[in-house]
Amino acid sequence: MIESAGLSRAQLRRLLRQRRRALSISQQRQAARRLYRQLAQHPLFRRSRHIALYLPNDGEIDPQLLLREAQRRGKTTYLPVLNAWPATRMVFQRIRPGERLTLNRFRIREPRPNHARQRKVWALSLLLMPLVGFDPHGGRLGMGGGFYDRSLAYRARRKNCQKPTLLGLAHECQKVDRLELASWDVPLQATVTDRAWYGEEDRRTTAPHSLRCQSKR
Ligand SMILES: Nc1nc2c(c(=O)[nH]1)N(C=O)[C@@H](CNc1ccc(C(=O)N[C@@H](CCC(=O)O)C(=O)O)cc1)CN2
Ligand SMILES: Nc1ncnc2c1ncn2[C@@H]1O[C@H](COP(=O)(O)OP(=O)(O)OP(=O)(O)O)[C@@H](O)[C@H]1O
Repeated sequence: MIESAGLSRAQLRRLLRQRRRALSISQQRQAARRLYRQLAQHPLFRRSRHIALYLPNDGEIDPQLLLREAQRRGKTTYLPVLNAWPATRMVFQRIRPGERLTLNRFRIREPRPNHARQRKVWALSLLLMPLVGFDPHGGRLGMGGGFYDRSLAYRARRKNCQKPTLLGLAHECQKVDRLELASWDVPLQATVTDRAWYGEEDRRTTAPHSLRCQSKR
């Protein structure tokens, strides 16, 4: 585990990104299979109808086995898409098996923007988020663009809104002892790695999903 004391967020990000990029193809494959086993039969995954994932980039743990399994089970699946304007916005768009993808400005594959296929983030059931780093208490470090933070900012205004369930995905080697929460950081319900669960997933599996978020814009 990395000790964060004395390191800036930028330094931590660099170190953690190097670590995940250093994993070999076979280590990545094994991590992806283990992640799949951690989640595929979990009630949070089984009960969710609208699931957003990501396509792996920069050594991120690969959730594509879960993507295909969700599609096989008839769930609706979504990927993040970066808006051309305003350029700081990220939206979630439905993705179907075999759909053609393009490269966004960071050279990450994403569906061609199509407004009719986009869904408000609070109408998703489960959001699986790519992490650069995490701590065992719900803290996370992303790529630094603030895309996830901004798309989740509604949570601070609507405390009752529990949708979607936020799960971070990472390699075990991305664990940090402690990450300071910035004022805009939205804590994760749990982080799942190839080795373990970190967080409070059990509490949320028994609580009914709040529907309050669906009625308002
Ligand atoms: N797989 C995946 N998809 C995702 C994200 C992600 O983290 N992972 N995002 C989550 O936010 C969004 C993209 N956010 C990103 C933010 C910064 C950089 C990045 O690499 N920055 C470069 C500088 C690149 C440049 O300016 O040309 C760098 O830090 O070196 C990439 C993606 C949307 N899609
Ligand atoms: N709700 C918000 N409204 C406006 N700007 C925000 C908001 N949340 C984050 N930001 C901006 O985004 C930038 C990146 O934030 P941070 O370093 O926490 O990124 P991150 O959490 O690693 O990235 P991401 O959210 O994309 O995974 C910050 O400089 C911050 O100013």
